[in-house]
Amino acid sequence: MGRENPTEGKQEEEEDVGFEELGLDPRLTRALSKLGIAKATPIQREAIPLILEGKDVVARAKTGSGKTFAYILPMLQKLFSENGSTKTAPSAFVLVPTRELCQQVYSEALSLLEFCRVQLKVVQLTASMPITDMRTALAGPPDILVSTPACISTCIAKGALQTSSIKDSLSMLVLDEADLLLSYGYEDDLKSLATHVPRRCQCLLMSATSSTDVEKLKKLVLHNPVILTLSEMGQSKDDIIPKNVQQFSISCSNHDKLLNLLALLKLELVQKKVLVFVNSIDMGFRIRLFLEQFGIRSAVLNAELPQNSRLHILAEFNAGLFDYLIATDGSQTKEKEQKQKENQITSKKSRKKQKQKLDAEFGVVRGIDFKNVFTVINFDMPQSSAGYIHRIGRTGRAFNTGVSVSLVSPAEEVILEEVNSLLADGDSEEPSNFIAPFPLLTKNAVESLRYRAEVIQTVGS
Ligand SMILES: Nc1ncnc2c1ncn2[C@@H]1O[C@H](COP(=O)(O)OP(=O)(O)OP(=O)(O)O)[C@@H](O)[C@H]1O
Repeated sequence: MGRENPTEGKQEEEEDVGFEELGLDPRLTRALSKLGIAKATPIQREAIPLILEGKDVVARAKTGSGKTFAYILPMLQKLFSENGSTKTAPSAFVLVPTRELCQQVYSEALSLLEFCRVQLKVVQLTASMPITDMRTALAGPPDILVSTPACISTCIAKGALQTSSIKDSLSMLVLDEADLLLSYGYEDDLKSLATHVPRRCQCLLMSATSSTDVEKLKKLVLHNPVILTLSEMGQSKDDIIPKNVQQFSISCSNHDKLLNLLALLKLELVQKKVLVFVNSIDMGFRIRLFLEQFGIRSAVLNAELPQNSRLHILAEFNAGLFDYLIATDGSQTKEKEQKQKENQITSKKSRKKQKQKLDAEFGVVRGIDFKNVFTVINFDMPQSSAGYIHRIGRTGRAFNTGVSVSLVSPAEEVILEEVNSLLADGDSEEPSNFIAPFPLLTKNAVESLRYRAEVIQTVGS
């Protein structure tokens, strides 16, 4: 709540700023250079000094712009100098919408700490953990707790976290992917937590877009925040479009999509690693089986897989053990598929079983940092232009470049047009900001694979 102190409209200047210039502790700058990170991204340049000063900050910066380090680095620095001997709860909470993001933030914090050689304890908790494990993890207590809002509510309800301890100990609260937290159904959890957050606690809100949900959260937990909206983020559509992703499309029938995908991968017309997005879980499995017939090894990622499998697949993909990952973009289909499946199930018992199958804390598109993805393929077009932006944002992250290829059926041309008009409305006239026909895939190349692919499809179906 409280008066805003906006510094809106900052431009993304292409200047190189090293982390030491931002006032970061040499242990952290050393750790960053060991991780191969030398210069700060624009959001890091702006946010780190303000957070070190103790300001509440709302940081809106496009997907892949390095928001995680923008808050973790100053958070660690502050905790380096904290005397935690009397605290009875974690000093910092980082709240994210999904388990995958918990794991990601947790790993980034650990990777820095490993090189800093500082004894800070970071734990991650998700709602599926047994309460005894939660109690064990919170004993100590840790310095940083990375979790989802629902899990914090569970910890409080089951007595693993005392509200009086939160009031005494919490000095920093981060709401990451803030534009998603409410849509994941965490509003009540956050409202309830806000009543226990002490007035002196520094609150940070990180988000890729501005929305009414972000405004709600801002009012709920922040005090007189500095609002960083780099390059007029949130005011111009151009700001949310990843500029270093070259975007292409291929128009084809639904029937020919598998064939086109095969041609792209088999003829190596796109660079690895490749992330393929589909709208349904079944199609994800189908593509994997299809590619397998051609000796292309891939994995699927979707809300039906158990959490451990998902984390394992992500870890293996990030470690480079395979190059092709087929992800069902849960944000748009999760509810639809859940409803469809529920409709098919008549008995109460089986409905309960099915409900447990799709995981509410699952999210593939938003926030997940798939390492070294060069190409994003939309096998199915997403259902909105916002979904499109988030998908292609899985490549071209930080200072890297990437490519996206969308397979567009006649029925999906509407979405392609929507995305194109979004891109055309942006301020930038850079050619990379428009979707061009994919130049490398000739009709001959596709036809050369058709016979074999059709045999396999017939045999497979
Ligand atoms: N200064 C930097 N230089 C090079 N790479 C960086 C830098 N900062 C972060 N990265 C890397 O860039 C990638 C994207 O960062 P991060 O996940 O924090 O982006 P984000 O803004 O949170 O994106 P999203 O909104 O999609 O969650 C990560 O792999 C991270 O390690």
